[in-house]
Amino acid sequence: MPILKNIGFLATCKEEGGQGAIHPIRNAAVAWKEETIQWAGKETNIPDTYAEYEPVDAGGKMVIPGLIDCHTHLAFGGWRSDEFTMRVKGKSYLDIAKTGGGILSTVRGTRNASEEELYKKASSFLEKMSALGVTTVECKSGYGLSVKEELKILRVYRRLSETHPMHIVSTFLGAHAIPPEYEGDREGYIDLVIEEMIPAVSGEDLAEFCDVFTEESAFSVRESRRILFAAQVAGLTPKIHADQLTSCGGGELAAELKAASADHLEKISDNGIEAMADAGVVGVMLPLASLYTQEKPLNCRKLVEGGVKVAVATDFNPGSAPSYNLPLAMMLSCNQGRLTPEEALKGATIYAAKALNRDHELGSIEKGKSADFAVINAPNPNFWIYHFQPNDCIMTVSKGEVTHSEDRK
Ligand SMILES: N=CN[C@@H](CCC(=O)O)C(=O)O
Ligand SMILES: [Zn+2]
Repeated sequence: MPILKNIGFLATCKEEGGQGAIHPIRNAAVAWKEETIQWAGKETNIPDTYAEYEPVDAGGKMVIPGLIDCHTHLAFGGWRSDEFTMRVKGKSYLDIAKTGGGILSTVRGTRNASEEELYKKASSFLEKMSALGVTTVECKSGYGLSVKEELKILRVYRRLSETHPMHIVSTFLGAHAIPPEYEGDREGYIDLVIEEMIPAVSGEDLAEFCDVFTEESAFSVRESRRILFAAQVAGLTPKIHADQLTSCGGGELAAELKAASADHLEKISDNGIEAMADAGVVGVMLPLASLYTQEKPLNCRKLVEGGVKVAVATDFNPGSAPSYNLPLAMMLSCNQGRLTPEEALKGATIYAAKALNRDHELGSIEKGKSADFAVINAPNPNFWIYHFQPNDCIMTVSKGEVTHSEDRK
């Protein structure tokens, strides 16, 4: 059984105390047995029980809970680098979608890929995410848009969760776009989602959450409510891509349905913020998406001051956010979203766990929680995020196993 010693700064990230309270312990140690944390505290106070534990030296560095990326579209076929150039030259995300690009382009690429190809590609992303200190990844479907293809993507996630020492949380996103074969028959597609996809997904227990892209150009509030209500009845918890491009009431709907999270929120209304705060819905900032689509970023301060807990995620996908770098998203959530580094850290740990209804087992360094942490080559969160470097993660421990380790003198 290992004990990590010589930790200069342990950011425990316990939930209480608000967005910026990371509850640090200086000169700390953490002991774990198999997948579970046994003890965390000051090194001078290590109980005798852990005297026989095998010491691992943290080199005086910072230790944080394993990072949680609570919003990704991890499995997809192809890429969309052509759209990147088009957007740089002034075409909007919606203009590109209207001419057959955007989500539907990735639907073609994903339908053309085998389950094995999707598995291998997604698996290589997970390895690189793990090297950045990430130990939990939420993964959405939504590039299949037929019963067979949506199940194919969700089965990739199931296999990843069985083969990788990371926590994989699956979300069904059949209502991401209307597929070409249902053009002109949106009611028909929504019926397919409700009557065939949701029962199939819940029947095979392939997802915990159901997400909808609630947007003028995607699914209306009325349509989203219908879909999410059916999902709730089938045992899936709602999540919403809300108020990204237009203020259309996605935040309010998330509150009404007691969704686990409402994500994006660049155009959230004041009423939406109030409703989310009252209902305890976590707001998820996705700064890479606003950066790549050249949209005004979400001002997280308004949410924090309005009583909403804010999580930070990458939104990793081949179109609007083609990077899985969660520390980069955290840095942007500070520079563009006005979170402090400590607030961003809480947003990528315990509040991200909350957005996945996993805060009882993930997201903080406390006795009884999953042994997930990252050793970071920085003295504290402020210096880490301020002096942003390609990768400051020296070691990642996920479910008690070392999944990444790098010798740095
Ligand atoms: N907004 C909708 N869905 C994704 C984008 C997916 C894509 O562009 O392929 C998002 O979260 O940004
Ligand atoms: Zn997304």
